[in-house]
Amino acid sequence: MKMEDEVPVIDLAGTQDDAGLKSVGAQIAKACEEWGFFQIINHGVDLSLMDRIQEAYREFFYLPPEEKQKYLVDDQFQGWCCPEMSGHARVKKIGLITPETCEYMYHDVLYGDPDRQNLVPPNPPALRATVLEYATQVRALQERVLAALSQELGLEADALRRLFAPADVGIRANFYPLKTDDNTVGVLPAHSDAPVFTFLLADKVPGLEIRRHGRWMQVEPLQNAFIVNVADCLEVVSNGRFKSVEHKGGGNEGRERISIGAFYNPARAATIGPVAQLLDESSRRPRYGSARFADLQDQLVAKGVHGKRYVEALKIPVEGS
Ligand SMILES: O=C(O)CCC(=O)C(=O)O
Ligand SMILES: [Fe+2]
Repeated sequence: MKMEDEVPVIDLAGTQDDAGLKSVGAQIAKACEEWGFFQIINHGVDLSLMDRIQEAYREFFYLPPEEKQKYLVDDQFQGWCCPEMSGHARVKKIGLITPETCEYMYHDVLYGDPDRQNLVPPNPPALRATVLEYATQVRALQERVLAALSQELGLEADALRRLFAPADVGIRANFYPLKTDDNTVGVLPAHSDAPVFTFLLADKVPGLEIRRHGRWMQVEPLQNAFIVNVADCLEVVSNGRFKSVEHKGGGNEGRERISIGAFYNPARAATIGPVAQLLDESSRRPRYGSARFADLQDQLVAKGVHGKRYVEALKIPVEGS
């Protein structure tokens, strides 16, 4: 396989200070432009925490269905679901699950409202605190990467962070159990992610595929790395310079797989549109309109995840074409 056929790997060792961060900014920006995907190593998130969160979710997914059903997904997208529940009225209403999709659990965990944090199940006992600790560490890392990207765009280091503030982190754990003869493992169908970017703690077992030049390619997860992808809001604010790329998740025959995505979610009130300075400086026309993040997210909840439908809807057609 040629080198350019691998998702770029970016080493964040020694990038704790501003100068260090600047030194990798160009690599990160290039990966966001050319791939929309990259892996980061030596990122500083506690490796034992990465193991613990996988174990805590595994324990949750192993609980009996009656227990998991106590946390069935609500109309705000929060909670657990599995393909067997796709006929349930509440699940049907949010339209995200079909008999073919994988089992998963999603929560927005860092909103100021402690009641929402309490939505993360108390069973297994370590889950809630682990998810909170993990989201806090990952958000700090995400904000370092965001600062590097801001500077590469010619903006102040905290410009993008302020635009999205106060950001939340949504944690989605996907469970692809072992395949048995009479039972197919669900998949996560092709989609782009709506928020700014996603940091995926991928299982050692591969199963993530990304669309690249019209073909699907599998990503080989590096141990202890995060697989990062540009999501729709970052594509829009960068006026299309950074690309949100379609991807899909699946299991791996003969091996169980758990993937945990941490979505950097803008505040619901944040307006998502091309950043004005980027247009002024180069007199480039805006390629996207603007929308409140809440509206994008509500559409997603109401209509389900399909390809790049939401970012496409914001695109402004080129006149005369
Ligand atoms: O399971 C995977 O690798 C894909 C996860 C994903 O794309 C998501 O949770 O949005
Ligand atoms: Fe995704």
